[in-house]
Amino acid sequence: MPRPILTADRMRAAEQAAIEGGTSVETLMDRAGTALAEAVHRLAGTGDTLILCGPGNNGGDGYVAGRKLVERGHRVRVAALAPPASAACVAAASRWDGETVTFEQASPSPILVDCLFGTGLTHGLEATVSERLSDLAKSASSAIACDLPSGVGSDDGRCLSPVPAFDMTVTFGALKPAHRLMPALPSMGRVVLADIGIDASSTWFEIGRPEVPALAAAAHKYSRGYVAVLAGEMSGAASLAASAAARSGAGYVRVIGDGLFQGLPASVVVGGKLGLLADDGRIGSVLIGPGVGRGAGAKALLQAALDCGKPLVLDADALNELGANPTGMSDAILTPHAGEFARLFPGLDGTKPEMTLQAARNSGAIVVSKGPDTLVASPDGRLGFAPPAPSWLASAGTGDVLAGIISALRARGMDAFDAACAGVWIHGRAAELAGPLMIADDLISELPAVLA
Ligand SMILES: NC(=O)C1=CN([C@@H]2O[C@H](COP(=O)(O)OP(=O)(O)OC[C@H]3O[C@@H](n4cnc5c(N)ncnc54)[C@H](O)[C@@H]3O)[C@@H](O)[C@H]2O)[C@@H](O)CC1
Ligand SMILES: [K+]
Repeated sequence: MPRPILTADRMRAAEQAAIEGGTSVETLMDRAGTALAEAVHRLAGTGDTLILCGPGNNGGDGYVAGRKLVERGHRVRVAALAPPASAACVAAASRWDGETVTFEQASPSPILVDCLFGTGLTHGLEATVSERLSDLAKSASSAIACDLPSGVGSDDGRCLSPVPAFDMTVTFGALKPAHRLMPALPSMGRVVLADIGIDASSTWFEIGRPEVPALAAAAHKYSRGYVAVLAGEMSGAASLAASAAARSGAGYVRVIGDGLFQGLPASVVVGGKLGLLADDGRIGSVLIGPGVGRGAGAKALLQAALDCGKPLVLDADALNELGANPTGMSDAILTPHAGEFARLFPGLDGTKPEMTLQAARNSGAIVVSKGPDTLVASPDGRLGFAPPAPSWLASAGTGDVLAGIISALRARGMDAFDAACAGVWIHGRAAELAGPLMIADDLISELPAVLA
């Protein structure tokens, strides 16, 4: 099951529904604090532990975790930033009878647990507080954040004040958008999701390992997926995309264009007239963008693709050629990076999740908003958040490879949204396997291992 993702408002509503269903907020907090303590103990073992507690329910989780960690043999000190204020935090703090110091008195400890603020954060921490938090996190061997690193905006991933890097973030019920959004993402460490008995079902989720449909016994090359790649000025980009499609399980890949397609596997067919697109009913998807350029030729290719009635994947220059605010693009997948997104969908505002969903609704397409925090949005409201991908994926040609992978999965009959999510996951995993010095070509070599 993919891990659900909820905004702070939706999380509060889910919490409220649980409370109305008979589970008290104290019980939820007890479960959250217990899960936090367990995760801390598992990560860091037994050791001196400093828990920073804020005045709200994030702090309340900290007081519960303190009690549970003492039971597990930790020496625990709580540093309270302010007196407990929310009713549940007051109740949790009243059951904490261990060592308590003021925030100013907090001194470094091998294990640091940040329970200052979570989803209730409304503004950045005071400078003295964020500086102290950073110092304590840096000097700890294991730094763990409760729900969110304090200072991170839950819904947009903004750092409202400087946020140090944590080794682990333990969250409850559902992930929050910030766990998978820049610029907060690198501060999270491993994100552990604890079940606290809340129904957190959501159409927003973290993209997990995909289930790529198995090949039917009677499969033939066309039923395995026939991808047509339209190529233009820069044949290298089209070669990368076509090779990636071939290595992603497509049964037949054809490149239509006049370039010299070096490095293509011999199994990829080169040539054919544009008219094929509309006439050949076996074509399962058409990819246009990698290397098509910006000339009159590109315009004609794009028009042929838009007119052919086949599932489309539009990337790179095809997106620039498409122009701003496209509509009626159902059955298409658009894969813009941030610059292309801004040109395609000018004037949108809100968080990256909101803008990506709006772009999908307006265009009718599946929109893959690429970056270190890639999102996949469907016009029906589904939103997939990519798991963290290695930073070395940011290099020339990796987008062409992604477009090729998605085209192959689409041609194999996957639903457009599922194909896009699966492509994003496979691409990230291939980068992990390929390692820090990889070039885009290496991703293709890793695809069989990822898809095996
Ligand atoms: N939603 C749920 O289902 C559950 C939430 N729990 C915990 O509750 C947390 C949310 O608790 P709260 O809503 O009490 O909010 P927080 O504990 O995040 O913040 C408490 C209050 O601090 C104030 N505040 C915000 N930013 C501040 C700043 N920069 N400086 C000073 N004060 C600031 C606000 O008035 C805010 O309500 C979650 O992050 C999670 O850790 C858990 O107890 C279990 C269940
Ligand atoms: K926190």
